[in-house]
Amino acid sequence: MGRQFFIGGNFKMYVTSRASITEIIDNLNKAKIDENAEVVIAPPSLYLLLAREHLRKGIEVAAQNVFDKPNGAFTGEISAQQLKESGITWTLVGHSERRVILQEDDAFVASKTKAALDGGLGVILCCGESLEQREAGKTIEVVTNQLKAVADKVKDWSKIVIAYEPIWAIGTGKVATTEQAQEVHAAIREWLKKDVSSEAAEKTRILYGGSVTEKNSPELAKQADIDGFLVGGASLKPAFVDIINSNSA
Ligand SMILES: O=C(CO)COP(=O)(O)O
Repeated sequence: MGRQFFIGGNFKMYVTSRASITEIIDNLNKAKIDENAEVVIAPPSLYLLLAREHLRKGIEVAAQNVFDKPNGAFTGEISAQQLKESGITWTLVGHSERRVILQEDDAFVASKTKAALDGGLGVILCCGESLEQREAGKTIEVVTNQLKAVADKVKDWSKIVIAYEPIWAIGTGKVATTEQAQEVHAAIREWLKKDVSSEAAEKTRILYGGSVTEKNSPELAKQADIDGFLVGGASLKPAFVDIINSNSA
């Protein structure tokens, strides 16, 4: 029943021990997960292998970041090839914490997306506006410009999942209203149709991220253009399973 829902858990740098990541994984391994839910977790890079080795089949592992070159003298970076070879099948790209704190610009995000896809990974491509940009009425413009930078370099969007994450809603407890989220998701779909292809508009999953919890997820999941969630803080808690299953709630 229902459409295929996609739920990502972004553990950010919250998890600080093998014991705590193991506890989260054990919890997911014994959870009853809706058959229409595709689940991907993104632990800190130090725990990617531990997660891949202990997680049950059917739940995929994502890196939180990837570099845009396949190999070479790039201290501290990890390539798509290295991830793929280690059983890591997805990566986040363009998270606002990297755009803002690490100053990654649209061109670099686009270059990483291309490198990740070329290296055989699926990409959870994050976009979203700041509070100032929203208040200035620039939300759709900002978000589509972020995506356009990728579309200039990447034609095949079949392995891209878009995550709309308004910066003002991340980690703040201020979730976007269902109307606010649906409006931007619909605009993203419209943009996909115009600038990428009708097929991409039809098939690309568009996730919402920003203070998603098991309490607000069922309402958000009902919106026509919300195809899943990218969950931060709440993905570390047992109730993450309720969020995963919220499309069938
Ligand atoms: O940034 C996010 C997921 O990538 C959202 O984080 P929170 O769910 O903690 O607000």
